[in-house]
Amino acid sequence: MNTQSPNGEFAGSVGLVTGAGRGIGFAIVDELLKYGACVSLLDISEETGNKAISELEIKYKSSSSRLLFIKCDVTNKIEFEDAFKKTIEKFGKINIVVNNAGIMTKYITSWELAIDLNYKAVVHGTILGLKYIENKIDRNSAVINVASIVGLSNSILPMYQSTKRAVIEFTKSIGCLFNTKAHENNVRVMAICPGPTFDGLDNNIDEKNSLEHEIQELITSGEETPNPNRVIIIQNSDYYKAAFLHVMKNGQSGDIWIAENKEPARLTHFYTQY
Ligand SMILES: NC(=O)C1=CN([C@@H]2O[C@H](COP(=O)(O)OP(=O)(O)OC[C@H]3O[C@@H](n4cnc5c(N)ncnc54)[C@H](O)[C@@H]3O)[C@@H](O)[C@H]2O)C=CC1
Ligand SMILES: CCCCC/C=C\C=C\C(=O)C/C=C\C/C=C\CCCC(=O)O
Repeated sequence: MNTQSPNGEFAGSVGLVTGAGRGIGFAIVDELLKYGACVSLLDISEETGNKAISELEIKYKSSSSRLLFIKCDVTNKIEFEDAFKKTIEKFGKINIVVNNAGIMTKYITSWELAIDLNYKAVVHGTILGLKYIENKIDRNSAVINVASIVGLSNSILPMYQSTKRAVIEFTKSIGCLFNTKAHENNVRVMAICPGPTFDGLDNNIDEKNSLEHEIQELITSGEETPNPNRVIIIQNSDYYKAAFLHVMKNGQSGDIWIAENKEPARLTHFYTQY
């Protein structure tokens, strides 16, 4: 049975990934499996989750013993904590939590869902991570919160931007040295801010160009003095995978990383400006 990858950097690790049925969440699960971890995929959609599981079972041949799908709405606090318990029941522990599930909303559409899913569920997932991850120094243990470059910029998406900015501020603060010392917490809490990341667009150049154009407009509309050199390129989730791996290996608690424009992950630096 193929339960270990050849080099297995994550062999012995157990990951729990939210919104894992497709997109960035699915890519993270793929990466964790590739390097030997056991993984729980949480998704609100049973159909999406089952499709993901089938695809991964084919790719990793008989790796079903390393995979668990849990239908879970992460905005439901009881369901979310149950998913942690089910994961520990199956795999014995959890040491990597990826709070990825989120929705992109324009203007103020679905504003309450944006707060509940993009922010409150990430806070809850972090609290559960700190509760259930064994509190010892282990470079493979971490809570990773998926934010967005929009959370760092002056875009014009009131709900999406503010919830992502909130995730960034929460992660910086809960992961900072003061809090990790005060609360004797050895688990790293970090965030990664992806730029636009979509699979399957390389063969659909018109759609890709039109999305890039729309995004470029968003960027310039949000800036008082737009930076003429700011260009956003749509990347595929392989670039996010590389960033995830880099952050897992090199990241420090409280770090906020950027993964955009097909570039290697880079650390964000914050300066006090008032
Ligand atoms: N795709 C992109 O360009 C970027 C995405 N992000 C962030 O990355 C994360 C993932 O984005 P995508 O891969 O694009 O998302 P997606 O929309 O492709 O997939 C999201 C998954 O989450 C699931 N989901 C939705 N609500 C849920 C809930 N209440 N509980 C559990 N699962 C739920 C969906 O069923 C779906 O399978 C989000 O937080 C998004 O804001 C950030 C920057 C760029
Ligand atoms: C305009 C519609 C974009 C649809 C994209 C769907 C989901 C995207 C989620 C993101 O988090 C997208 C990330 C970045 C692109 C959007 C704006 C970039 C603004 C960045 C800047 O001001 O520098």
